[in-house]
Amino acid sequence: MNSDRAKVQAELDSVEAELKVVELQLAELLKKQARLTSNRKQLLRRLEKPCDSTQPSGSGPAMTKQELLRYEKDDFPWSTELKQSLKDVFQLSKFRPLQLKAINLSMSGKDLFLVMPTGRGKSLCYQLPAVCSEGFTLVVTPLVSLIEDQLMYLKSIDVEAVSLNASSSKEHAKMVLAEITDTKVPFKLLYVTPEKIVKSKLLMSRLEKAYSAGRLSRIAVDEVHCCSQWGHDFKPDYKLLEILKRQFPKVPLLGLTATATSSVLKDCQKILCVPEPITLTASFNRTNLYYEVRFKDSNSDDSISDISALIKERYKDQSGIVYVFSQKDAETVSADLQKNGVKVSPYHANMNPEDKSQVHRKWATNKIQVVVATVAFGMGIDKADVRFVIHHTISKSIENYYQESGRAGRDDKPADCIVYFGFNDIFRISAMVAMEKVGQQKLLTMVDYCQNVDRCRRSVIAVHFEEAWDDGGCNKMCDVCRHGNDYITVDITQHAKDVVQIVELAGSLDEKLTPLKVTEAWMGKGPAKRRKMIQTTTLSRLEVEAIITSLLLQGYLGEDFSFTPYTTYFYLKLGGKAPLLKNQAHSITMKMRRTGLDANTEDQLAAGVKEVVVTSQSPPPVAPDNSSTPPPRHNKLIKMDKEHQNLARKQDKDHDQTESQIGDDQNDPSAAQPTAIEVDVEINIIEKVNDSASPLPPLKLNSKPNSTTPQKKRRKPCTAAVPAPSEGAVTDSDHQRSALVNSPSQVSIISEAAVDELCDLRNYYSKQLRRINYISHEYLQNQGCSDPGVLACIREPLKSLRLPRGSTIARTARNLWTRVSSRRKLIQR
Ligand SMILES: Nc1ncnc2c1ncn2[C@H]1C[C@H](O)[C@@H](COP(=O)(O)OP(=O)(O)OP(=O)(O)O)O1
Repeated sequence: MNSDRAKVQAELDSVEAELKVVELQLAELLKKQARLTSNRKQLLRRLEKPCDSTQPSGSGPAMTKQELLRYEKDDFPWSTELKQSLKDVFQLSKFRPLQLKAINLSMSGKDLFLVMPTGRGKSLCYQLPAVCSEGFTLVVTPLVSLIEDQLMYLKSIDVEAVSLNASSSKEHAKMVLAEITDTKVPFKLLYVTPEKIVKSKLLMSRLEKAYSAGRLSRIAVDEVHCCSQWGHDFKPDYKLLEILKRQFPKVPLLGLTATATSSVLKDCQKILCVPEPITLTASFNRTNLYYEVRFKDSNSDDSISDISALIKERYKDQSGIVYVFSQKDAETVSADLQKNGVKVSPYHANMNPEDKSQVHRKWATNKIQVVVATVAFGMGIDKADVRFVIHHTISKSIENYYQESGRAGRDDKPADCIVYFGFNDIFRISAMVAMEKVGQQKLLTMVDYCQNVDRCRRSVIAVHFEEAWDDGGCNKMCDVCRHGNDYITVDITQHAKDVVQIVELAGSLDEKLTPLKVTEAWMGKGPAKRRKMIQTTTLSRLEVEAIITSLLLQGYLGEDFSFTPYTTYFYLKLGGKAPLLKNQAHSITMKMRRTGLDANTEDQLAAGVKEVVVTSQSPPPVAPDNSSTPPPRHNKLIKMDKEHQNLARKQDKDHDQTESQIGDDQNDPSAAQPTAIEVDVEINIIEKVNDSASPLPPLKLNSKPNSTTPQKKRRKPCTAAVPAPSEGAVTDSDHQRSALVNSPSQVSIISEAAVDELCDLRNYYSKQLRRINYISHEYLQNQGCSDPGVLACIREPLKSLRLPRGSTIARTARNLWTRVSSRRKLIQR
């Protein structure tokens, strides 16, 4: 009855596991469907209207495209004054794309979201209307430093502007507050931080008075993406800015950002209570910027010498920024570059304000060539002739990268944006953004940008910002486009299985593995015990890291964190898609650079030869001063082919062993799967409740289902001292009995009756262990990756391993069992 139930339960578990896999496959298909639908939408949009990279995409239910076109004209009542002020006040000859349209819309009293790349002139879109309108414009800006920059600029062109922020003196604040309602005071712009709006009731009451008097002509919310937690720079005070539209419903609001996807904008719209804003999105394509990714080798990181060489040769006497991950990195990278003869200074949030502004000033006036900075060197940096932005460490999101790298080439002349992509950096950043709502998701988009070898880098950025993209728009201004179709698609299914097995095994042993540990384990550098249980690889470190990264990106691995008061640790765990690997038909591919493959090998690949080919992703040979000759690949391929033949052979052997070991289960297809899982089972025999004897330590059984030859085959033949075996066929228990009595101590210690009892017990244990192995193996094959559950699945069968209560034989047996085990070990040596 019990065994029937167990069978049904096992079958049910297997069906449930299979269902889980099907669900995952369905989820994958749905994702693909969503992707294709969105592609189709974009393509249809492009068919409707050929894409001009400088054209905006206007939206908003209140206005059609045709109506929007009207706002590109200059026949509005304010047009003449606009033109005049553009020239006389701002000393500019013409508008940049989208500026006139945005300004006309704002002057018409429309609520507007303006998404325009950094450095393209968003500020003008509220400054010029401010100059040409009655009253004043309220500008909400996140940083005091940004406000100061703007005030300085406006002062230099004689535009009256004031500010209120936490660092304003009492007298200054009093004066500004009084001026807000004073019709005679001619200031045109009032800059405030969001916290001032949220916290100062006095300011709100003055603004209300100005609103009633019709003096509050416009509200501009700069860096509007800070409202949304989905944006890359969420600021809690921004979330409370809903008060603006609530209190001043008739004042047109202009939200400005360089980086916001439509979902972020929707969120901002809700938060700011702007019912139907018009959204103008300029193309993200900065045609003058060249995008490139270089790979950092974990073994020998020579990024510093590489960067030094670039700065001294390619960018000699040119201004640039090197972005780093941390304040410490800013100091060390800066010191290292200085040692290499580069004129640099560090910049980070922990420096005192005078030092920071001194560095900024010296850099702005070309007294320092390069600033090695954290992201603290960011908003408001408006130097036109920045010729390069190098990221020593990847950014935490594409939005961040776009904005940081966008500080290059504001003068529209060619400039380079280079990012160094290192495996370990992924996890440093991942740990840093562990608490952010969508931190991991955003980081992975950046990793995908870097790991990508087949898509134009611009297209990755454009697609990320939901811009319809035409590949012609790059004009070979990224390393991928310069390489052409120099990549191959490789099958990494078996590698994925190997890596997943390592992570799975660790889970079953209640261990957590860092990416470094997984890398080393797979490369055969872990403890010998683990090496025996896993399939190691002979791939190079770069290749191993590329595959692990790809598995993380594709969802076969996932991230797991552990927090201490001082730091956050990153571990790899099984990803949502790991169970798909149990499906024989499931395969995973990865795209890799082909540079360096010889013609023979390429032909083999083209002919569909099944070996797994992984090429190291060497830095692209774009920069003549930095191109490295990729290693010859042919030998490596042969080596890898052998590796996989060996693997196949080993699997066949394992398969045979498994079959011979599982005995009764050999007809079960899942039982015949190759496996290398070692299960350590600890069994506590339940003591009689009133047993006066002191409890004995738990008995430890070690079951190695597949890594060992079946025990009956290993034992030595019986010697003369063995009592005659019973007649008939030799059974399992016969073998055990003969082994037991073969023990040197049997005559003196074990009575015949005890031997019988012990043999029965041993049979019982054997059967149970087989069951454990079988069931745990089944679980390992079918268990959802979110729950490694090996221990849980072992616990179940163990429940039935209890020896009868009150039986004195339990203690005796345990004693004897321990002795027998140690004797057996002696014999086997
Ligand atoms: N029509 C124009 N013609 C020439 N230069 C212009 C024009 N409009 C603006 N600029 C200049 C002024 C600035 O030096 C530079 C960047 O303008 P700015 O308004 O600071 O950019 P932005 O606000 O889009 O960048 P960020 O996102 O970095 O704040 O461009």
